[in-house]
Amino acid sequence: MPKARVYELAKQFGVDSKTVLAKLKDMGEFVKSASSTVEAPVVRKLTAAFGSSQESTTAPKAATKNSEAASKNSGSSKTASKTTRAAAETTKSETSSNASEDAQTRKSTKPSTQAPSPRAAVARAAMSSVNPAANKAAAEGEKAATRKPKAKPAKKAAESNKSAESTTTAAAATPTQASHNATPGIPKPRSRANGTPRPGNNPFMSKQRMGSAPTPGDIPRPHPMSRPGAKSSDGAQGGNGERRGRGGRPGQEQRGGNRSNRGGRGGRGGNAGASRSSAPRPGQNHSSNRGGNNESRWGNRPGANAGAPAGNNGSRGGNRFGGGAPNGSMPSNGPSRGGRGGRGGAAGAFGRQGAKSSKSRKAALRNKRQEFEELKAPVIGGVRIPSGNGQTVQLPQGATLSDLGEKINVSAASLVTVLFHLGEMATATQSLDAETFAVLGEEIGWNIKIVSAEEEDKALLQQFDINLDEPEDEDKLVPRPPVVTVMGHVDHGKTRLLDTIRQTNVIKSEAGGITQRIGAYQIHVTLNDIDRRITFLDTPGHEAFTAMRARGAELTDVAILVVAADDGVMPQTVEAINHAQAANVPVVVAVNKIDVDGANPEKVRGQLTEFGLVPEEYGGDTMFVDISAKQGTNIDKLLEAVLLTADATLDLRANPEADARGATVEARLDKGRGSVATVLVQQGTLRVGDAIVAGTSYGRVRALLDENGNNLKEAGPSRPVAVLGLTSVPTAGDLFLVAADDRTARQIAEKREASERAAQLARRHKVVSLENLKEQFAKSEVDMLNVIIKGDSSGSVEALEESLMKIEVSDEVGIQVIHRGVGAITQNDVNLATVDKAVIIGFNVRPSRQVADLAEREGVDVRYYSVIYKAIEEIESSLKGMLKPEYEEVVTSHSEIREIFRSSKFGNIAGVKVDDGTVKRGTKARIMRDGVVTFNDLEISTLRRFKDDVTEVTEGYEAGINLGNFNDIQIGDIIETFEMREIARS
Ligand SMILES: Nc1nc2c(ncn2[C@@H]2O[C@H](COP(=O)(O)OP(=O)(O)OP(=O)(O)O)[C@@H](O)[C@H]2O)c(=O)[nH]1
Repeated sequence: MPKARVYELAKQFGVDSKTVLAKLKDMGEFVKSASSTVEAPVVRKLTAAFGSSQESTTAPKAATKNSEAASKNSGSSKTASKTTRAAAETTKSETSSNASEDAQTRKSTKPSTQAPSPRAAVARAAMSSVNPAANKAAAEGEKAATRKPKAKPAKKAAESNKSAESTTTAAAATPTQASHNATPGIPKPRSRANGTPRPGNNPFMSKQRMGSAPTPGDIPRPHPMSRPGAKSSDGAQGGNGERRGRGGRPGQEQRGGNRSNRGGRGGRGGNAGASRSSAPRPGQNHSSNRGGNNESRWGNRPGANAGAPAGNNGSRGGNRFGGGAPNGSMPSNGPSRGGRGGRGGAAGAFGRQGAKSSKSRKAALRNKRQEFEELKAPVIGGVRIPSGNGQTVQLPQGATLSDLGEKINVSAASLVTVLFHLGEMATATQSLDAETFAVLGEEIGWNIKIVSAEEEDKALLQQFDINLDEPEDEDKLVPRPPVVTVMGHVDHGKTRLLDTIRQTNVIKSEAGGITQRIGAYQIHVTLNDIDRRITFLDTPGHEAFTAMRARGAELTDVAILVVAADDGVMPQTVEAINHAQAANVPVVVAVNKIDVDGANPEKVRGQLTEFGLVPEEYGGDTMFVDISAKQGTNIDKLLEAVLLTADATLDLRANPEADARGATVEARLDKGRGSVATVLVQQGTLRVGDAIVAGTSYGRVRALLDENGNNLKEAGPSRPVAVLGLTSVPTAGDLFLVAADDRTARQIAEKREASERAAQLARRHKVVSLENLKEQFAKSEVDMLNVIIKGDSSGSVEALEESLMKIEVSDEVGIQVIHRGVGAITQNDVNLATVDKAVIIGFNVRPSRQVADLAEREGVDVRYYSVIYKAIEEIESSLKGMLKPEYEEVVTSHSEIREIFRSSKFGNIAGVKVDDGTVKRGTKARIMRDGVVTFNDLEISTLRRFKDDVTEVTEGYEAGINLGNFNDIQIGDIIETFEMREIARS
């Protein structure tokens, strides 16, 4: 067992390590540092040296504290629980955690009379250092000592056998006791001569002694009882008594043990105080009697200490059982809680008694407690539930009745019954929505609060010391480029404008042009001879804008509203204005297509005035620029207007020195590079090597690429950059941040994933309402079309999801996207679809053969699309019950490319082996790479077996396939052939 370390001893003595080191030096002991260990004899010496000096100074404070604790219920509950925890901590580890510090401090400031003096602690320490046994007991004892010096120690001692660490926390046996109780072979702590207040005051002390009956001989570990006894010397007679009783060894001890158990309860009763005595349960009465008996016989038991301490215990109990529910002790339940607290102590007795590990006993005890409480509780729907007092209990999204039960200490089964009584049916492990919890909470007297995803995430990040709300350091803020989104009505020229801006930039930029689309790009503009930059989000349309916002990614600083001068304000123009205004984003109007005949820019100005966009020339504050995206007219003016608007209305500054944060603009899976996520840095500087987490993806930045494909070492505020190195593909709009290290990043991602899963479950399972149960069942097959979307990029998945959600069919029928993701259709997707009776939509992706087989076996409907509107059309029709396709696509073969032959005459010829089906010349084909449809709309132009042209090749044979002009094939690609077959109309 561990030896005591200097700093631990220092804590026990209530002095600093230096003082102890100095003392050791004085004593002629050579000790190097505060973390050096000290041998038991030296500990004893130290104890002798410090013990006496401490005691006198600390006593008064403690007394005050104690009485305070006793007088305030809630206050005491806090104190008590804290202490309890502290004690527990101490038991667990001998490290200098705050908790143990707390405990130590308290210990050192105990009430003078009975309070264990610091010496007691020291004695304990001494003892324990010699004598490993006393862990728990010790710890517990300590707790007890702190709160109520007497009883607890005893209890704890009883439990003590388990522990191991004891050095610092050993039960607070006063020297005397220790000496008395010490089992043979255990070096005795110094004698009580110090005048430590002791249990001796306790009229029942002798009994306690009795408790300390010799433990079976030479077992070199301190008797748990003895420990307690020791502790009790701290003034917790009861404690001693009890312990002893328990400690009681075999024979009579056994009985003692029982007693103490009872006592334990009695204690509880005691704690519970009056309430207990009035408890309707025989057991209860019993226990109170016992309490009496106990007292006389066993001294103050933990419970016995009850009185004021009961408050403490009670609160502790509340805390313990309240399971973290705020306001642990409820007035109405107060007594019973108190009881619990007492019981907490009593648990020691129980634990000890059987010599069995205390877990099962604790559980049994808990059940009994619950039973008891429920007896007193109001009856709802046939079950008794202890009613809350309107306290708030927080649950995460997707929480279940079980979760609630744990928090408010009520059995989940009872909650199920109550909910049933309220007309809702749910199982204990079924996720419920906020509304259901609200109704339930009202019924049982709790204010059940479902914490929003953002709040939950913030709290989660706070666990990792990341505070999203931390105010920026003003001094470090530097200007950053504005981030611009282009919005407007269909066909008004958004894409063309973005292209033109990009091209203009190609000419102007030294980098040599934008070579790849990463979802965002940055351009240079010279304004007043100063080189300025603007970041464009390359996804036009307000849908993209709102999708981002929905995820909390407020990326856009300025919106360019494109309005075609020949068409004027149209519905989506208005929508775009609304979105921009809702997000408080200033708007610059690009009146486009001024080159077209009949263009009427003035009309557009007039129309927009009605929507609050008043042109500057009309005295408003919105800049209008007449442009032609097609001809490149006034593009520079438009860009200037963006900068001027940003300068005039926004304070665009960010701290480049902070840890990088921002949002994911787009993400996809790249064959060679894995996950490629374009992120926009909003604050700080993102660097290669940073550990980052984006939504539920995490990883270490392997490379940063700009829109020109150049490698960057870092990316500052407003810089869009493609990030390589994430282990999975994040979702567009996911916020990203740099974590302290890889592990933190992974943990954040994993925790998010877990809560997302829970939230998803919550969304999926709808509680059935009894009122219209029948109807719901009747139509349960058709009331909701569950959909799983898998696509080749997060953008396409999002677009598809959004479009699907917009389909309106009727009140009875709806669509629910239960899962979405980027990449091939996996076994998991099929499993999910099986469970939830969902249809899988593969957008430019395919399952592997095994997965396709599984889907077929399970009867899962998997549909493949490469054009969004097709998917929408088909699903809409199917929802309307009008889907009667005349043709359906039938896959006829899969062949893997094993070799590529280059022919100057025919181009590339794929040397394949037909894996399944039959390849026929002339059939339609597509290329799949890594489960993703990479090329569609191809045709088997020539088909050969060796040198011969053939019309078909069947499964298992090799063949040479030529796809006409298409040559972009790779080894490992799968050529899938398919035919459109007419199907019978139903
Ligand atoms: N004459 C003329 N035609 C333009 C101009 N800008 C765009 N167009 C044309 O208008 C049509 C629609 O332009 P897009 O850029 O695709 O419009 P959009 O707003 O992106 O359309 P959606 O993506 O469908 O929302 C295309 O044929 C463009 O060539 C312009 O300034 N002058």
